[in-house]
Amino acid sequence: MPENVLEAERAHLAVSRAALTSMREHAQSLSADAAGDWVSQQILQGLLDQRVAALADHRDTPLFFGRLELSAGGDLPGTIYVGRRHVHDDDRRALVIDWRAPVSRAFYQASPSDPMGVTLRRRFGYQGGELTAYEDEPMDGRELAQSRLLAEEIERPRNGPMRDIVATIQPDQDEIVRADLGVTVCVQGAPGTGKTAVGLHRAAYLLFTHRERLARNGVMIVGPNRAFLSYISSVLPALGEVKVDQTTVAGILGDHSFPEDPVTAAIKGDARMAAVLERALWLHVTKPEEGVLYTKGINRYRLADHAVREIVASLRGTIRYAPGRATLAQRLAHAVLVQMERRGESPDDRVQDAVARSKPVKQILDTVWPKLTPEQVLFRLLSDADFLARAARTDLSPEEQEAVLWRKPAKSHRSAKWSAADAALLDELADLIERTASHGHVVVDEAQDLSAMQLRALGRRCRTGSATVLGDIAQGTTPWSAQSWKTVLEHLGQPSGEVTELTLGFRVPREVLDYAARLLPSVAPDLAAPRSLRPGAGSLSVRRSPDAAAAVPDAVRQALQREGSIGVIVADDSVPAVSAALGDIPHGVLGADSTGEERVLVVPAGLAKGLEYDHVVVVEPADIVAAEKRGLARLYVVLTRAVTSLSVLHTAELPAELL
Ligand SMILES: Nc1ncnc2c1ncn2[C@@H]1O[C@H](COP(=O)(O)OP(=O)(O)OP(=O)(O)O)[C@@H](O)[C@H]1O
Repeated sequence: MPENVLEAERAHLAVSRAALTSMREHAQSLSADAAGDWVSQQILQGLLDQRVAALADHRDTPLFFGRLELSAGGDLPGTIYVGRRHVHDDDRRALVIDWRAPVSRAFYQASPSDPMGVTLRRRFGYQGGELTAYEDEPMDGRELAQSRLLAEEIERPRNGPMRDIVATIQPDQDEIVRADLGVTVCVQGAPGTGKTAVGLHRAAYLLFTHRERLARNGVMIVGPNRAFLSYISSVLPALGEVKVDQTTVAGILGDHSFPEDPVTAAIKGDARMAAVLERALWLHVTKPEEGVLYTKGINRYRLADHAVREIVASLRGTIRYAPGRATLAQRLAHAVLVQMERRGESPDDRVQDAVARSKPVKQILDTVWPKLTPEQVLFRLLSDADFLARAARTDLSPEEQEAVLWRKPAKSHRSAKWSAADAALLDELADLIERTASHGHVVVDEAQDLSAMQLRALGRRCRTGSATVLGDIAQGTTPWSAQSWKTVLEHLGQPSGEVTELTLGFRVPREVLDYAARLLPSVAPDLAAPRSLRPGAGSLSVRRSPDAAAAVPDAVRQALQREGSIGVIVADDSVPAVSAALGDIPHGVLGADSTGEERVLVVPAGLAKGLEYDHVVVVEPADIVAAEKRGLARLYVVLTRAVTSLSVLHTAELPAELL
């Protein structure tokens, strides 16, 4: 009887909850005092605190969401429960197994054609923290029916920030989530296919599976803007992972945003700039014209100019700039020491250090291998036409050089105003000067929007690790948007990364997706039309009126009668007018830094990427298209944010591609 089954499962939930509480109490009772010294005590206490926090029981999230009956014969118990984390009783018997453990894989992957030792899969439905339903999938060769619980989950209204999908990860998503740490995966996926969700779950999976290795150098998530970061910010903590750096490209490279012409920005974003910057830096190392004269008491030691030249030549191009400079000092000092020894002295390391720091050596260094900052080099490159020409050689055409040169350079590198594209150039120079530290894994979302130079900057941050690259060629809106994932992976320094595709949409209703897909032949002709899991009949309305902005309040009031969040997406310039038109309807305006917690939000088209709302009202598509060069792609992004309904309001003619 289903009621009896539910009773039994609720009993297991109660036992598991009690066990979790007791695990937490045990963790709380542990003391850091046992650690020898104060520093170790602090570290141990930090670890214990983390453990206690991780063992918190969030009453409104399901402790387990699946159960597997396994065929007899293996080492495993006959029944396992799959949940967010391991829970065991006082005898260390597993009551719930973490979804990331190898045995849990069958929960996501088992199918009638490959049961993976599973005889029955049970999914649980929850309301709040209450277990209210279950669904059985026997693996006896019969085909499985569509899961009702999955359907309910993806139909649930989307109030507030993004949720985890741990209970309903689909087999093709699970393949990506569980790819080996050593493998870089690149996912092309239409809007709403779960790329962001998959990237976040992959981070959680890797942290669980390679806890110690990643504890040292960490995992970093890179998203398109801060509004997006705040939208996704609660997913990883809900999965028990609190120590993940979630940031934007600007967060990594510095918040430089001095406006500049898109053509100039595109040249600066091009991979050819890497060679230009490398030359620009090394042009500062010049041929020594003089030797070194080192005096100690009455003794004079001389290094001939050709000897200095040889040392410089042997270092140039074999080592990064800053360590090269330090090594040059040491080599010069060593050569002086050899002379001392020849004269029968016996100088030690301290003498070598003293010579390396001495005035004559420093003088040589300052002329032939000067101390430099990235800002100094880039300032010179962008303000000195001759220097740029020498560094650019044939990599940049004369017109391109003209375009990147500042019209009115600032007085010095200190007062220079840097653009977002400059930030990536500064970072490239910084790495040529001194090696950038690498993370163990980097997840890059909306990667189609990054320039080659930005990708190189992120590539440096996973140089000794791997990456998960997520994006959609059709949603590329920057002047340098990627045309091929192979190229993206090359710029990232992960050329052997595997490109895979997610094709089934979980967000956008079919009717809306088909409408948006009319733009695809123009924005990404090579991509197949996306498919949606959700029929959503009646989800689309397109209305023309003499004043589109004036029609917004009615559309919003209508949406307010239904459940869920409402996003009014408009061309960036129209935000104030549309917000004013909403009058006394309570609403917020999404800004680059705002979290946007109100139920009704006016969303600038430029910030809509990656976000979703139950009801979306799009105002004047023609304005959104006209606002930027890749305006059609922006419109494609905007039209694919809706979970339940999309209403398009317009006064001007709709873009021809939509008709
Ligand atoms: N397996 C799943 N089970 C339940 N919901 C899912 C699943 N996969 C994705 N979703 C939901 O579908 C929606 C879209 O997911 P997500 O934002 O990750 O897609 P995306 O591919 O990054 O979209 P976009 O390209 O538009 O940014 C989210 O609400 C997500 O929770």
